[in-house]
Amino acid sequence: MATTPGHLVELATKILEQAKELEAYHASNSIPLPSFDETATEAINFPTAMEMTRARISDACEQLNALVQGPRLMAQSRVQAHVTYLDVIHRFKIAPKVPLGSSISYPELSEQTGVSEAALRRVLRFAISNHVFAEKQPGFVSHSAASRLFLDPAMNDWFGSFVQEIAPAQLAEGRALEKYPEADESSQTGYMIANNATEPSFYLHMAKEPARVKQFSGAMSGFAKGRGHSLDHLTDSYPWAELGSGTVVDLGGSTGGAAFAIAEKFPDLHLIVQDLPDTVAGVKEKSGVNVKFMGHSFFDEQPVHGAEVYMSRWCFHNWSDKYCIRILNALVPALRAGSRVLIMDAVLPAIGSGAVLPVEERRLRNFDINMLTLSNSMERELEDWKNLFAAVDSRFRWKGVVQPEGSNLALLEAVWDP
Ligand SMILES: C[S@@+](CC[C@H](N)C(=O)[O-])C[C@H]1O[C@@H](n2cnc3c(N)ncnc32)[C@H](O)[C@@H]1O
Repeated sequence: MATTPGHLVELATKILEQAKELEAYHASNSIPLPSFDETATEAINFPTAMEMTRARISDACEQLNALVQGPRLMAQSRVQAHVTYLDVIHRFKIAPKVPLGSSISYPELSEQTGVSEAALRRVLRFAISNHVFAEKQPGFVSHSAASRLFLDPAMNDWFGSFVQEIAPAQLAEGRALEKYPEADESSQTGYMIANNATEPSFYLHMAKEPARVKQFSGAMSGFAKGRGHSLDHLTDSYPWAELGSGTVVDLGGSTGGAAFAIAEKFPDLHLIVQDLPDTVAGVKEKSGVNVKFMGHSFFDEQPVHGAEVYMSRWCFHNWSDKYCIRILNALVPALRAGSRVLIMDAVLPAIGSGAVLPVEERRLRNFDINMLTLSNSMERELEDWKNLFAAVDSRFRWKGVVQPEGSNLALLEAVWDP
């Protein structure tokens, strides 16, 4: 980023221009302007161009703020005690205790939570300084737009998972790297150290406490519901029609969400969903839809030979390279000339490429850190994806990558070319 004279004014001007554009869009579509107020509705599903405008404003504001703050204040403000108030609000179920459209006093909240009034006031006033809750009348807590998010079950699960699973894992990651510098086994992570766990993976450890699994699954499914994870990106951004009545095997296809979406739009295709036996055991096949289920671990040799496409959506990022190479190796005996391997997963921007705004890059790299701390798995840059195929077999010919507009996941493809 150039920091020539006038740079601050340049950023501020960008913010002004884009903010005018955003306000005009709100006005012409009768959408209320953003606000911290509890009655504020979150404007979602903007057209892509307007989403870009919002992202550019956010990005320029962050840059301007960080420059004006200077390194010391900027670094300190990013490690403030957010986890404390998020945990207290979640743990003591404070959001449902605060009436919508009204307020509650600190003594009443103290009585309902059993936490001292003084401690509650300190924690909530810090939250309020971050726009989580409001105190319009001194001594009385009311909702803000952000505190209301705790009333949405999926968001509440997300906050719960963050404070219970992610934050402790992040804090223990340095110790994990001291002990296990290779960082490629799911049993050797920050999560495992933070939880004193000995199971093969964080998920198997968490599985001992169903409430934690439920919370984590709730957080994940809320996350996957957004437009960025829509299955339309998969069905509409790949030439499925060209495959005619070919066979498509979906590795780690779970309960068939992706396969059903493809089969409904391309009914001639034959889809086979493979996942761990327990996952597919209870799944019902639908009549009139060409989707079959098969219990199969993707680490074992692929039993379906000669399919047109072997796809895998949102699975490879759960594994370190060592394991992804094993998954691809297990496919090799089943491939025929022209078989395609299609992976749908995130692609991190190469450093310095400017492919996405810095604020978006930070969001993506934050996911990557979560993958590291939970399971020593990873999000990958394009070169990392290419290197994976190259490491398995030179007969994989890299075909390319498509990043559908508005999608968090890209389509990456290699062809078997013996
Ligand atoms: C993040 S989910 C992705 C599910 C689905 N492909 C989607 O797009 O929503 C990862 C999937 O990998 C499956 N999985 C984990 N280990 C596996 C293995 N060894 N063999 C096959 N599937 C596995 C899980 O059961 C889960 O369904």
